[in-house]
Amino acid sequence: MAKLVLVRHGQSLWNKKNVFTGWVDVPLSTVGIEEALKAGETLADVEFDAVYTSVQVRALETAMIAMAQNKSEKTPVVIHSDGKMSEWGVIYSEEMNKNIIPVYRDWHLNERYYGELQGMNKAETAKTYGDEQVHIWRRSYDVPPPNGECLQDTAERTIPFFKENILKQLKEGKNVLVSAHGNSLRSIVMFIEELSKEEVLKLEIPTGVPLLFSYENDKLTRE
Ligand SMILES: O=C(O)[C@@H](CO)OP(=O)(O)O
Repeated sequence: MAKLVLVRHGQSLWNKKNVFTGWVDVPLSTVGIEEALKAGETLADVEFDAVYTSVQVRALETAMIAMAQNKSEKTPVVIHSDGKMSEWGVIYSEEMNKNIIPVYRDWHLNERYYGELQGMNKAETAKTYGDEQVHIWRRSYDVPPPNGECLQDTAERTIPFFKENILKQLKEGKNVLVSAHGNSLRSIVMFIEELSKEEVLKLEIPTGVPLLFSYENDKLTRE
């Protein structure tokens, strides 16, 4: 039985300031680093075969901090796809491969692009546009924020990527860690758990808390 762990990055400096972040590349706050350390402790006994992250530093930091505590003591090595997934593969000698865990970094797992809301304070935006409108922009499936992606747009890049890469590894019996973002992970959980547009409105993924799934008979089940 293969394992899939999804973890949202620890608190970032802009999560702390309550600012829409999206594709702005903001690092972890001190609290975020502590959350990543804790996630790593929780996952210390899981023998991962591969790690996937977005290209954003908060997700990469979280993955690296967590993996540094893994009892396998393998070295996580970042592998950049340059947009060409076919170029990914075994690039080290067999001997080295035993001691490393590949960390695949790809933009398809990036946070939802928040368009014109990026850099704006969430509470102030709610004062200007109303709580309801801001909740729709933040959590609905198919209403995009101004010039940004709605969750459906995000899902159109995350789900094919998930199927072609992560699910493929799970089918081969590999254990996979995915370190990504609130909304990119919401779209993946929506797919795994077959949530409706209404159900996804209520789906919140907290920072730094690993979600564990087992993969058996072509099915992912949350533990
Ligand atoms: O600002 C963002 O990019 C996201 C994640 O932090 O915010 P929200 O939870 O409002 O979708």
